[in-house]
Amino acid sequence: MDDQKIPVLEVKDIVKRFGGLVAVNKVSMEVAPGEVVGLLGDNGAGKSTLIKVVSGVYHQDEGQVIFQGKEVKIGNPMDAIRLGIETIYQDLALAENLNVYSNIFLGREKLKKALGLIDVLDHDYMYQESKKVLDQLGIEIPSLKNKIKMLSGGQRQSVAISRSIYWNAKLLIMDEPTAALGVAEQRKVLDLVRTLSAQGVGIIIISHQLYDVFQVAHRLVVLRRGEKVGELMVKETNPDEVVSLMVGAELVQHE
Ligand SMILES: Nc1ncnc2c1ncn2[C@@H]1O[C@H](COP(=O)(O)OP(=O)(O)OP(=O)(O)O)[C@@H](O)[C@H]1O
Repeated sequence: MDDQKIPVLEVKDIVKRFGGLVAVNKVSMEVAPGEVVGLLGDNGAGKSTLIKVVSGVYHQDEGQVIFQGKEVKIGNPMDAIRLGIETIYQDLALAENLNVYSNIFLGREKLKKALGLIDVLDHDYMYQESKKVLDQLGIEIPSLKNKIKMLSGGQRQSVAISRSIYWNAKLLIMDEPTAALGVAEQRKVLDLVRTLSAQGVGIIIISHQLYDVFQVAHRLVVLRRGEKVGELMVKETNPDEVVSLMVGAELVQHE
């Protein structure tokens, strides 16, 4: 079968309960390679819970997760990462005091033998590899030797995304990627989302900023009180319709 036709991710009838509360109730959705899906819903709708099931933070009570055509059991976040599911949370999980390339290799550092005996960090290799991935994604950062704390919010976001791509992410989940950024930086992050999509990465983007989601997403999945209440092609809808679905207002016009 043609790989491009197999969804990178499919979730089927996912249920997640916290005690008596049903946070996610029989939600199904899929993401194709290169597709950007906006996951929308008001506070408490179940967005974070659903992505935490996919990224291995929670285990679902019911339902299946299918990754690249095969059912998978994702027991913990490392399982998700091994499969190629990377989640970028708002805190980005970068080490402020380390430079850009050390962050790309954080926890997966490349070592080499010095004097044929001792393991030392292979700085040249990590620098060159990091440069390659940043170039591939069209990201401009003045020096990869700069510490993360010297970078802007958008640049940090780019480093976190580059790290995922370097380690072979097939599905990128972005939780509020533009929330803390200025306008110019938001635009760059959205450009980066488009670049990743063009390179075949499937993307789920959670954002309260509808305008941003409409800029980059192909399809929208709307949750309300744990249930999927809508699935819409961006080209065929508008923010008003989406907000109505999110808050549960009846649509005035039906055709
Ligand atoms: N660890 C938890 N324990 C108990 N209840 C939880 C837990 N996590 C989430 N919930 C509840 O599950 C429901 C869904 O929450 P969730 O965080 O998934 O919503 P959300 O759509 O991501 O909201 P927000 O946009 O505010 O982040 C809410 O009622 C929330 O209070």
